[in-house]
Amino acid sequence: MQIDVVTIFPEYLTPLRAALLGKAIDKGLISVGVHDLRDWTQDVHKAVDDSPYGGGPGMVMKADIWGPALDDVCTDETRLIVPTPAGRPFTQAVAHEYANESHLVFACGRYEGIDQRVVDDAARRVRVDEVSIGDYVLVGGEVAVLAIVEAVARLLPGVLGNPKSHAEDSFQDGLLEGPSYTRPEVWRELAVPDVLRSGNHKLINRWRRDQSLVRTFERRPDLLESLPEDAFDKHDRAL
Ligand SMILES: COc1ccc2nc(C(=O)O)sc2c1
Repeated sequence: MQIDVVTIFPEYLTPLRAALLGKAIDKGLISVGVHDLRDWTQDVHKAVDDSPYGGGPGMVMKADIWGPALDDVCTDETRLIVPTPAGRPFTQAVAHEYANESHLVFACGRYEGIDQRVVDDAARRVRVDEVSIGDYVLVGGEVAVLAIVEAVARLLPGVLGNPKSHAEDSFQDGLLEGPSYTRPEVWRELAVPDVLRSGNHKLINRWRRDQSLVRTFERRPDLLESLPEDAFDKHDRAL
């Protein structure tokens, strides 16, 4: 998978080359290009923004800078992703969609965002997604890109050491993951639940499912409501 990021803060994307993602890049599973938007400016001040039509606070990023940048970076295969507070929610399901793509390009907005005509024009040639990573507002798209790239890259074959890790992911079965424990058996008078030391894997799996259902009910009841009826067995319903 080829990932390209266009930003006015290239240094913000340095973490993409660390740890898990760094290994994936070293293995050739992912190649990452980070591009400084100012490389497409023509003026001595390298201006990338201007005042908003209609007035209002802040500045808007210029279409006549973003357009040529995306013309150069995007290909016919590109899925262009524009993080924005006004975007559709980025979810685990969307991460799986993106993991099947060959070329992701991220356009990182700053200030009050990017002139809408950039997205409208790009959509004439490539698939464009405006997405948000949560119901809060960041200062720019770079942090969202780091989150999205990590969520996507870990799904790629060969990136995670143990491919079975995905099966226990939160959201993988539509539920939140339950609690995890490791040695020591007792820590500050807090003991590991006995069932996890029983060796009875049928009981352990049942306990873990129960913990996941209870945690989801308590913290994210909306996730339960969105699951189909057949997602729950009779034991689940008895909880
Ligand atoms: C101006 O660019 C921005 C600003 C805030 C912001 N917040 C996001 C979010 O997903 O919460 S993406 C994003 C992009």
